Amino acid sequence: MNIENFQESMYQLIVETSTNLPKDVRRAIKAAAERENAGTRAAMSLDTITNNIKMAEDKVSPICQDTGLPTFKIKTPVGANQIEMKQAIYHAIAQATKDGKLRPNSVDSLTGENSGDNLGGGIPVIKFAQWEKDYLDIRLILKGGGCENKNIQYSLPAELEGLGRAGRDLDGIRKCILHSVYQAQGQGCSAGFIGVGIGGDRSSGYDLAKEQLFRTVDDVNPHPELHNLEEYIMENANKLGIGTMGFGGETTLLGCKIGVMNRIPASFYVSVAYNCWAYRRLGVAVNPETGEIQEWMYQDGEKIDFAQPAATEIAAAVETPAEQNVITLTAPITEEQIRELKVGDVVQINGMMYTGRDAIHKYLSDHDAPVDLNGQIIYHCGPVMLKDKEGNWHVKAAGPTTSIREEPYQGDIMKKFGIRAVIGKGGMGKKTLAALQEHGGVYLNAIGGAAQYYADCIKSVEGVDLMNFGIPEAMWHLQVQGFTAVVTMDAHGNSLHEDVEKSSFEKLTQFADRVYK
Ligand SMILES: O=C(O)C[C@H](O)C(=O)O
Ligand code: SF4
Repeated sequence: MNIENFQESMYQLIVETSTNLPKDVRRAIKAAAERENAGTRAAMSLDTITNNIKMAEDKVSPICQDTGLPTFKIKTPVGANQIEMKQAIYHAIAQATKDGKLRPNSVDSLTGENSGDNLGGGIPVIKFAQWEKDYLDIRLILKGGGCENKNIQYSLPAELEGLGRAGRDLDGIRKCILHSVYQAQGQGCSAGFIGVGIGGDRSSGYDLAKEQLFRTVDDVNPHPELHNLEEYIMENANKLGIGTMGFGGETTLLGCKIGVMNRIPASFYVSVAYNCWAYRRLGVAVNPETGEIQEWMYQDGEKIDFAQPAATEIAAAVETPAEQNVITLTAPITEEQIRELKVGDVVQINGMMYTGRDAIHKYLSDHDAPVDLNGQIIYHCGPVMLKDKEGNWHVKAAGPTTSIREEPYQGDIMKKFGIRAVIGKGGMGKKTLAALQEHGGVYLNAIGGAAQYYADCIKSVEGVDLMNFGIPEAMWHLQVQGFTAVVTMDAHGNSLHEDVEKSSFEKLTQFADRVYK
């Protein structure tokens, strides 16, 4: 094999997967956008998402800042040298990271140290299998952490909240899958795609679930019963009303693929792999002699460009100032200003904000802040950053991360430092809501995955602290312009997330009755 060519082919696969959503995924997102009524929060969010997809493609920059855990699945003709292929993939991953196409995402689980090049400690995951064909089939998925955290595995029989007993039969499986969509709420950047694995053990069940994510969104399950179940789930999960980002709406699920394998008598697992709308998976057929790409996969059918009128029409409807109450915020923000905001308000931020995610929240709970945070805004974000030759930092991708992980710290930190607003996605819990009310704070929801859209709002990087935590976890000082987000938790005890969770739970209970005999 010509290994230089192979490395270049892998580089292309990585960059394309990170920056250009496949055609089948685009079609599913377009269909979702068409189902929402213009002017709703769901339509506005989908508009941001489709704009972001277009921007990422045009700039050849990451669709979402979270590279996830890059996973390659490779089928090789008998005799192919797996060792040299692995090395070439490692080089291609390191190069793509250096070029700002991937975020350095490989973190030592014990020390917390970021390797900086996406390598080390078992990362990336590369799985080989042999087959009888004469070419290499190489697929890559970049599945982010927020949606990965919403994967769930059921062991049947089980008692499911809202649905009652799920037994060891097709109807029990049906209940598990509906429940999996409900429990994800908006935290995995809905609308999402699910892969379901029935049977196996705890690890092979999840493998089977993830394998389903390599199917094409519009394929037809050859197994008639599973085909029927997939259709049932698509129709009914979308009645839960969780909607884009958990803001409520018509589309909660964009795809459902179910696979089955045998189990052993004592075990009955249903494993669900949840993937966000930023469903970055591609594949290539590679010539085993030349190392060159012969064909790209998932590229059949119509390509939705998202520069088309559908998206811009919605934008026009949403951006009509008369219809929307848009409030401009610039830090330092006063308590009075914050107490005027209420759930549903759209805010536009100009001026400074500071990133802070997992490591920073833990750090701030028992240290002083490196900067004065009084009246300031914290952005739950781990960006992709590149340093130029002059030593200046540039933001390459910067969408929000899942906020609920900061729940144990958030309220206390806001009070301790006088922080007035936090931006993230997926919402936060009761402890934070109480703190917002007591202290005078708001939670602002940004659109998860819209990393190019928000990177564009960041006009300069003014500084950085705590770089020892690594690029995604450091505290970046960002100057922004027109950074738009929605108030989803206010200082009056209101939470849109709580409301959507309650209403979707009521809807879930309507599916408790047996459907499959
Ligand atoms: O790590 C991130 O930047 C985001 C993560 O994928 C998340 O959804 O929380
Ligand atoms: S931020 Fe959202 S879109 Fe990005 S990887 Fe996480 S779950 Fe997916």
